[in-house]
Amino acid sequence: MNARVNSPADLTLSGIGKTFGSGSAQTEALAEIELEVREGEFLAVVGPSGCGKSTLLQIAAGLARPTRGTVRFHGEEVTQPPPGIVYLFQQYGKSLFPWRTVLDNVAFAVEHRPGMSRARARDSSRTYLDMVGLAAFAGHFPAQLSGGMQQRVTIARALAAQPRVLLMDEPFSSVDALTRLELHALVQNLWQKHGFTAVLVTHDADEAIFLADRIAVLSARPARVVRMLETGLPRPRDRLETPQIPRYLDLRHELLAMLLGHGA
Ligand SMILES: Nc1ncnc2c1ncn2[C@@H]1O[C@H](COP(=O)(O)OP(=O)(O)OP(=O)(O)O)[C@@H](O)[C@H]1O
Repeated sequence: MNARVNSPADLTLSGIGKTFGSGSAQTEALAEIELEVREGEFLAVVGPSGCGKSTLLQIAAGLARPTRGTVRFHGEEVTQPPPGIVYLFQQYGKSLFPWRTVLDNVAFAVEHRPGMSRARARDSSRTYLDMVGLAAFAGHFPAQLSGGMQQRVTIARALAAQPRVLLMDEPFSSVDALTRLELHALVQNLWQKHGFTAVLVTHDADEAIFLADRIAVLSARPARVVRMLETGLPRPRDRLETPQIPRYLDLRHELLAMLLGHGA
């Protein structure tokens, strides 16, 4: 059992409902979400396509307002993006500034802070670029990097903001399979080193099991949390060894059965 699984709540979502539009164009995305994200844990949120995962994450980040219910971050109601919560978007290409160098993209996370000069912002950004293995590419522009490298820049920028909670919306879905495995290892290492709380939205059962302490399984739209699985796998997890552990295989079977509609 991971100690983090028993930590106090960092983010609490109570009775969250979300309906888009009105009349015949109405879409009920979220039904009645109850979810506690505990301090320092790695929580994955999985569910069928279009069930409302991104909507849920945006509401948790204060980027969207729920129709019903409340989000609390350390007890304070979230009505707009609070400091301390950082959101990592799926489309890394769109979230980097093409006219800024890699270093200045990372520096953007900190340069607006009171008393922070451009030079100091750049200095601290170098440390984060180093952590994601891109120190040698500081002077490059995003278009000169591969997709996986660009996503590493967004991860460095997220870390530079020193998040207490990092919310990730399918951040690995647009990169090739091998790069995805490398990014899983990178995110696991950074999370273990920095101790932030991580929430990962994904439709990939293996990604969820490999990375998470707990997995919230959502129903089809309108989404509810139908199951909470504790992975209980030893860390650090290894890309070759961990998927062979019987517990991993049981979890994979259970999760896929639910996602394919045989158990949810
Ligand atoms: N701004 C919006 N206006 C109207 N409907 C929306 C809006 N955003 C999302 N929806 C609808 O809400 C539902 C949930 O969308 P959401 O993107 O949250 O699902 P998802 O589980 O993240 O999808 P995917 O697995 O495809 O990434 C969908 O039916 C979508 O069409």
